[in-house]
Amino acid sequence: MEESVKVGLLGLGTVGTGVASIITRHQKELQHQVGCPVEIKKVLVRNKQKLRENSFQDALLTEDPQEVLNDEEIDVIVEVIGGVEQTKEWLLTALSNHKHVVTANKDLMAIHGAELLKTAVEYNCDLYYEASVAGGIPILRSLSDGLSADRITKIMGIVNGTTNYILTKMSTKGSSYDDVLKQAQELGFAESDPTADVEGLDAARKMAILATLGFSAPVSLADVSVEGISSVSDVDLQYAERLGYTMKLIGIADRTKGKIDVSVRPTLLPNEHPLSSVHNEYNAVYIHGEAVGETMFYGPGAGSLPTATAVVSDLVTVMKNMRLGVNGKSVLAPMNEKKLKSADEIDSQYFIRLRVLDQTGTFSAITALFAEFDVSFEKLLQLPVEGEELAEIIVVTHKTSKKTFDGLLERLGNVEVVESVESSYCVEGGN
Ligand SMILES: NC(=O)C1=CN([C@@H]2O[C@H](COP(=O)(O)OP(=O)(O)OC[C@H]3O[C@@H](n4cnc5c(N)ncnc54)[C@H](OP(=O)(O)O)[C@@H]3O)[C@@H](O)[C@H]2O)C=CC1
Ligand SMILES: N[C@@H](CC=O)C(=O)O
Ligand code: NA
Repeated sequence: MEESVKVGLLGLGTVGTGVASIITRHQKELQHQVGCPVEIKKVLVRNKQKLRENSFQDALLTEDPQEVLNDEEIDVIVEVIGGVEQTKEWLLTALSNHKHVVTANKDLMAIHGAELLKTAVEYNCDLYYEASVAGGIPILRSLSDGLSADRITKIMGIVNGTTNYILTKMSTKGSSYDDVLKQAQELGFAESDPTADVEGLDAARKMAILATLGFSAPVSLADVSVEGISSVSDVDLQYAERLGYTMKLIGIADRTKGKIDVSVRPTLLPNEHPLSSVHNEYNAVYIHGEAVGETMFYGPGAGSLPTATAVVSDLVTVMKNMRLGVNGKSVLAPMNEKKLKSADEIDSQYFIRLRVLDQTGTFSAITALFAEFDVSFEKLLQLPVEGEELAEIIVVTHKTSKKTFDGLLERLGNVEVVESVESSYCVEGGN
């Protein structure tokens, strides 16, 4: 039998445990595809003494990164530790030691992806990162292989499992935000610090990676406008439902006439939109290409085994490349210059909830301001606020530019009859 391919595993947490499990349990299938056994040679952890649910051969564990990175027998480093700067240094060391790298780390790839990919090419090494976006959905492969002949114009997705889980449970079960977040952490979807999940940063990192690949332009995290779900209230979810919408944290990367806009924000989608029926920790990515039209990819975006499937599939690709002698040949530098849209080039419909004085003239003051900004209503709802001389007005606008809407919102806050602008969201996926 051919000599085994040896893997150095960095991390044995939620994803690392899944990787070890798949390599062990699917050994026969892996061998069939790559023609030799796959063996985990060393595993870097923070604490060797930690009690592990799925006990792993203790002899393989180490707390010293150099023991893994400088082991001459190791062919491939699988990084499922997380973190950015320290991890980047470790992966640069691995590449300079001629080891291929597979990573699930979107934080790292969204910030230092270009440098790491360039280094990989320099050393004739592979660097794959399928698990970093939408966990088990083979979305990076779909962009770089399956849709490579097309020109992508729009990528729209639910790419964070934790927030989708939270919004689903809050909408369907009326659960509290804090309780559901705790559940998402226990189930292993949330990051160790879930701030990045709930504040939209995790999704923004994934959207930067998707936009870079989809538009072949160097889109960085700083180019993505981000808003999370921590201020989404039960009241907004109830109004959304009443008006026939579902609230989702949506990432949108859009390219029109060569100009790009990438954003992540809580968004209302019509209930019949395909992304509205993506529930719990599931992810989905909708892609529009000039030639192919609409495609949609659906699957588990987080969790141990789904994410590990993407990691081990990347490992299989590396091993196939090793057999063919083509490692380090698949990375393409972006071909397009990055040109970002300005606020008057970004269009959307909007939902606004206002608290207003419940008196004559309120409505005309508000409609006059909308008319001044040339923003028209698609839907309108007015309800009294119990026990107070106030009413709530909910408006869904027709499409307008971000610049116009921001201007309108600012002026609305200063109208005398408006007590407060309670919330506003983009509405996408309408006609
Ligand atoms: N969880 C998920 O569903 C998904 C996660 N990812 C990404 O995968 C990566 C791993 O995530 P996950 O498995 O959830 O993370 P965990 O926190 O569950 O596991 C991290 C592992 O790395 C080890 N580790 C962390 N820091 C160090 C260090 N400084 N030195 C040595 N070992 C260290 C830990 O050791 P010890 O066991 O001793 O504590 C642990 O085994 C992250 O980049 C994450 O964003 C991507 C997609 C989905
Ligand atoms: N915390 C992330 C894990 C996968 O990337 C999520 O919730 O999607
Ligand atoms: Na993926």
